[in-house]
This record gives sequence, structure tokens and C-alpha cells, in this order.
Amino acid sequence: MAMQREVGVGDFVLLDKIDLDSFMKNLQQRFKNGKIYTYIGEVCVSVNPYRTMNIYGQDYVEQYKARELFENPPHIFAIADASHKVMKQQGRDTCIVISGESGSGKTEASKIIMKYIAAVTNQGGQKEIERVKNVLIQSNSILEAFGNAKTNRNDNSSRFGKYMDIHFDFKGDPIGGHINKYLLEKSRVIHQQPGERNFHCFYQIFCGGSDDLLKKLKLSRSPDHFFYVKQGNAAKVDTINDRNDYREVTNSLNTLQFSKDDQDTLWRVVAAILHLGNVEFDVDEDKLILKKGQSFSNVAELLKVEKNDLEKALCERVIAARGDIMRKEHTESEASFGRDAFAKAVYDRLFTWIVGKINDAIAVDKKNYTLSYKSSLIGVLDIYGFEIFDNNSFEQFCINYCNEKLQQLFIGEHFFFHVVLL
Ligand SMILES: Nc1ncnc2c1ncn2[C@@H]1O[C@H](COP(=O)(O)OP(=O)(O)OP(=O)(O)O)[C@@H](O)[C@H]1O
Repeated sequence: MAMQREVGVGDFVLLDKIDLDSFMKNLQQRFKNGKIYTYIGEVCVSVNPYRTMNIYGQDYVEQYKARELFENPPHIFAIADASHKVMKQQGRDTCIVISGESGSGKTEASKIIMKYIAAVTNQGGQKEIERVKNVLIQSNSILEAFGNAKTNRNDNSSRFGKYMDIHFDFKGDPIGGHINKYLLEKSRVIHQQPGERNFHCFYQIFCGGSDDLLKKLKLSRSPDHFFYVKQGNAAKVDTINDRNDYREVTNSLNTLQFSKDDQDTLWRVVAAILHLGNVEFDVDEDKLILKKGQSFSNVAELLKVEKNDLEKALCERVIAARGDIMRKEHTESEASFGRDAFAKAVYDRLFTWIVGKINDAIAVDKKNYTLSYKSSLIGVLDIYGFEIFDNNSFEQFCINYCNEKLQQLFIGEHFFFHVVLL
């Protein structure tokens, strides 16, 4: 590979004058010359190129493999390699924190890190390690289908925080992993801004599900008939192929040992939520009336619950006061609110169940590692960056508080690698 010419300074600490102006000029000069990565010591600053860059191929893997951080021009591969090296040579757990605002490239960065680790490990070609690498990588498409959505900033925005541990054996080869998810944006299930979509899975089923499946789920091919997916008026997105994505998700579900029954349940719950969004209420002389049309029947059938029970759950609430337990009928607005809360809670549980199943599939198989078992891990944290909108809610409070805390940890104890995306 031809020697690459350095542009500006590759490490901000080498700037003659360290102020915002010089920082931005250096960043801009490098970016214009195709250098999207710059270090600040051991922190890697990355600018989203929004175009395919020819810098992640096998030639680059070879260039960065088992090298020291400052031997080569700045690159995210060098960060991945450094954390792998620390973990392997010192047997220490390490962590890579990826932070930046929405659309800056965090999820892509975490995928690049995983692909790099996959490329530099298992030199012995062991079948089991290959299987582990495959399931770790394929878990992404399932998580993205159920946890990502099109927003006005990013067509594939992660709407949850993700911390993934990758476990390694004493040779430094991956043997399993574990995913923790945080704060799924469940409000999106019932409401989307203009130009935005619900979670991808809701559109994938319309485009990719077979005629048979759609019939079973009581769905047509058009999302326009369902309130929970039509509000943003953005079902079709140029950069997204829901049909192919559905196929990819199905392959990944098969690889990750979701049984046929699991997959049926999963899509049944998704469809039930869609129908739930079309359930309507009315009032007749102050009395709440549930419109028991087709949507209501579909929800009961798909969730496999008695219609009477579903009606009670949607129209009444249980109050316990001074030892008495009473049922009180909702007003119309309470019933609508309750229906939406129900949809959000069901989706949140579905997502938790999916992550649990993924964790079962990627868990370290301890019986393979009884004698030599001494695993270390690399954690990759892909979390929402700071958000400031015109109207900020509790979610923004939690996200920003979490980022403040992380920043404090980073300044206080330098125990992890950091990729900052701009
Ligand atoms: N290294 C890269 N090379 C080329 N394009 C990139 C790169 N990183 C990101 N992108 C582009 O930017 C888009 C947004 O990136 P990504 O989804 O990773 O952002 P994010 O920071 O995870 O956003 P969010 O917080 O909304 O999930 C990608 O879909 C891709 O088009």
C-alpha cells in the first residue's frame, strides 16, 4: 500500500496553538483531504464522511494489525487494535466508548470495530470461533430492525443505548458476548414527527412478509392503514430496502437460534401493536364505548387473549383504596392514553425479550472452556450523544445526565479508549 501523506497534524496535542480556531482549521484541512480521523492523545476524533471511504479493507487491517497506536496515521482500527492488545497481553478488561450526536457515525464505528476484531482473530481457523464471530456480527441486524428508526437526522438512527461485551479466550479470540440495552425510545411506537418513521420492523413486515404470513397477521401490504406507522408520512425511504432487510433479519433470527415458534410470536406481537393503534373509543352520554371492530378482534386473536379481558384492560382501571379493590371506567382520553401505554409496554417487553434471546445465543459456552477458561473482555459502548431540542423531555434529561457522568469517568480514571464523532 502506498505511504500516506499526513495532512495538518494527526494529533491535536501537536498544534502550535491550542484554541478552538486552530482545532477547527486542522480538522477541516484534514477532512478536505480525506483524513476523517485525528487523535487527541489516545482519543480518536472522527468526522462522518457520509460517503464510502476505501479505508476499511484488508490492506488497512494488515497495516494496523499488532502495531502501536502512533506508528500509523490515525484510524479507528488503531483504537480497536490497542484495546485488543491491552486485553490480550495484560489480561485486562478494556472498553471503547463511542460518543457523538445523532447521525455522527457511532453505530457505524462500533460495527467497524467489530469487523476489525473479527478480521484479526482466529488465525487458527477454529470452527467454533468463526461461529461466534458470525453470531456477534449478525446480532446487529436484529437489534437494528427492532431498535433503530428513520429520524430527520439519520435514516438508521439507534433509538436505544447499547453496551456490548465481547469475551475473549487466552489467545485473544472471541468466544462470546453480552449486550445491555438502555432506554429504548418507546414513545416512537405510538408517535412519530413528520418525516420520521416508527421502528424499522414495522415496515419490514409489510414489505418482506410472505402473503401467507400477512394473512395470518391480518395485515395488508400498505402501512397507510395503520395509525402507528403513518403519522410521519415517510414509510418509503430511498436509502432503506425494507424487503431485503426483512430477509436479512430472518436469516439472522435463524442463525441466532430463534425457533419458528419464537419468530411467529415476534411478528404476531408486532402486528398486534399495529392493530392496537387502530382501536378506537367513543362516548355515549358519558359512558365509554369501545368500538369492537376488526382491529379490536385482531388484537385479541394475535395476543391470544379473551376479548372480554382485553376490553376490561382497555376500558377500566383497578383502584385499591382503604382495603377495597374497585374497577373504575376510563374516560375517553384515559382509554386512549391507556391503549398507547399498553402498546409501548408490549413493545418494550418484546425488545427486552429479543435482547435476552440474542444474549442466550451469543453467551460464552462454558463447557467448551472449562480447562483453559480465563476470559477477558472488550466492552463497546454506543450511546446517545447530547441532545438539545426546542422541547426537551425526560428522555433528554436522562441522555444528557448519562453523558455528563461518562465524561466525568473519562476525565477521572483513564481506563477506556474513546472515539468521539463529530
Ligand atoms: N465511517 C463512515 N463511512 C461512511 N459513512 C459513514 C461512516 N460513519 C457513518 N456514516 C454514515 O452516516 C450515517 C449515520 O451513521 P450512524 O447511524 O452510525 O450514526 P449514529 O451516530 O449511530 O446515529 P444515532 O445516534 O442516530 O444512532 C450512516 O448511515 C452512514 O451513511
